Amino acid sequence: MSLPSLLLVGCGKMGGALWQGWLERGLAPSVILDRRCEAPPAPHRVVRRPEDIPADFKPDIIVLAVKPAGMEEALSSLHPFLDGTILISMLAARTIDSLRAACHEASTRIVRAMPNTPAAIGKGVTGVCSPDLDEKGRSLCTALLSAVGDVAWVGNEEQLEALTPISGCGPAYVFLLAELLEKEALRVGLPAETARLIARGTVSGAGALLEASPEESETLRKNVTSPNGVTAKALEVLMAPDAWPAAMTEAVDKAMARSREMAS
Ligand SMILES: NC(=O)c1ccc[n+]([C@@H]2O[C@H](COP(=O)([O-])OP(=O)(O)OC[C@H]3O[C@@H](n4cnc5c(N)ncnc54)[C@H](OP(=O)(O)O)[C@@H]3O)[C@@H](O)[C@H]2O)c1
Ligand code: PRO
Repeated sequence: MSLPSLLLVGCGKMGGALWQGWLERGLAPSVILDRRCEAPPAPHRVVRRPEDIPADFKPDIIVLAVKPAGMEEALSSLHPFLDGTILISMLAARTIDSLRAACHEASTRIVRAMPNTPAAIGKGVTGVCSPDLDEKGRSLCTALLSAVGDVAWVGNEEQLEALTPISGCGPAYVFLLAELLEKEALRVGLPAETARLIARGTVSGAGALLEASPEESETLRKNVTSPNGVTAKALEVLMAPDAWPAAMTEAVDKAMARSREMAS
């Protein structure tokens, strides 16, 4: 079964990652509205200005993936397409009420989602909520979002905001870990090529094991940690209460505070 037809508005880092994932999984003829992104393969097309969207194009779903500050401008230009459609907003810190206001009088069903960039390879996680959808609309959104990874429907926007610093931002924390491991590998004297190989391979291998194994992440960590061995010494540093546990709590709190600040 092909995925629904889309109007993807904004094809940057997040929109582009989603598009790549959807493209590989069979999308009904769709249109991207973006000033710069590459032209997609036929039958899909890109338009540079909203007035170039074919007037008879009736997407099943509009996906909004512009920066939060661009919400009003983007939605005001889409007015002819908003009535009766489903709008999935990927924007951080833009509430369903603010999205509805920016759609003016249109009878748009609004869905708020928080994806992440591993969607590009079908390994994303998307948190999603909407007060507007019936079963059919919810199934359509689930089909689209689950094509690029796991989907977590949550009951309200507070929960969506709570998951943003975990799964929305989370890939950045993991990539930072890979960066730091590579720097350490260089610092302890390994050649650059080896440093890159082992840092990336370790992070991606651990992720793949986590995905494949039924074990808890804590058990997988303990499996690496021989009593009184080498890993235990490293973890004594990282797991000290004022080290990673405190840093992660502060990071999540700061991200949530920034999200609230951007929303106000
Ligand atoms: N990046 C992530 O990991 C991530 C994760 C979850 C959610 N998000 C959310 O996704 C949204 C996009 O983030 P991003 O990182 O992908 O930003 P980005 O790379 O800047 O992408 C935004 C894209 O939208 C285009 N654009 C801006 N205004 C437009 C308009 N009126 N019509 C059509 N296209 C327009 C931009 O083009 P120009 O550059 O030419 O302006 C750019 O290509 C944000 O709201 C963010 O909160 C991002
Ligand atoms: N990237 C977006 C930001 O940094 C939203 C979550 C991930 O604002």
